[in-house]
Amino acid sequence: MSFIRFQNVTREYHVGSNVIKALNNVNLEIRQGDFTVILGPSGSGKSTFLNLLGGMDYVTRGEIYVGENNISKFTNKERTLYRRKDIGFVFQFYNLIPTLTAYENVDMVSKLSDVSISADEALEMVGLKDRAENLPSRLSGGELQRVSIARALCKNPKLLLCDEPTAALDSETGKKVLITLSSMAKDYGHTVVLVTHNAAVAPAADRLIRLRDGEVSEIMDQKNPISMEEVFW
Ligand SMILES: Nc1ncnc2c1ncn2[C@@H]1O[C@H](COP(=O)(O)OP(=O)(O)OP(=O)(O)O)[C@@H](O)[C@H]1O
Repeated sequence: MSFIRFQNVTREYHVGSNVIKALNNVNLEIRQGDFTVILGPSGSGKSTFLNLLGGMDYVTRGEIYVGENNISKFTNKERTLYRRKDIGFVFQFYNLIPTLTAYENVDMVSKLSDVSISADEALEMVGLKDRAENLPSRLSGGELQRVSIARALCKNPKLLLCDEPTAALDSETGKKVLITLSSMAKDYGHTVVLVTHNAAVAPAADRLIRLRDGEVSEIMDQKNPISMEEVFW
């Protein structure tokens, strides 16, 4: 069953007298519990797509449904609540607080949420329980990104949105982060949307959506995606 539905979604930006169509009449669906990969070259509209889905931006035209809600009709207040409660974000940069340990970085967010899972549990899910007492300066790039995934997970979000989470990592470390993210869908039932320009992860997606020049150029379902461990790049 589809959990997310984009219906004729267009996002235009006005720059001087120019109109840039970052997304142009996009129609697509994403199922609950799937690991979905959004692939496309630079400027194809990937971040715009994720920002609209995450309630950080709003459509020029069209509708976006998430579960029962038409989020494109949300007021600012509803959009803020949606971002705070329903969405876990993972970005290229980790944005951890340098003076707090891994545990404290996660726990801080966990305490803000009423349906949270504990910081211990979230760190366990990403395989970092034994590194919990370290400050960010004592952690590797891949470990830092996994702390940021734990921080996103601890509010038990309906959706985990990841924007180029491995862009700052070497391939081996990046792969460990991707294994963690795909396990969040496969082992824990989270709906995970990963935006990337790295085509190597495509065979591991349940659904692959390609964007080009702001339009959907391909949607492909893979009944038997390979495991992320098998991905090679
Ligand atoms: N706030 C904005 N104002 C004006 N133009 C924008 C804005 N945000 C995005 N764009 C333009 O919209 C198009 C799509 O941008 P977007 O960032 O969504 O692409 P992308 O696929 O994420 O690219 P990248 O991989 O380089 O991050 C680009 O032409 C971009 O310049």
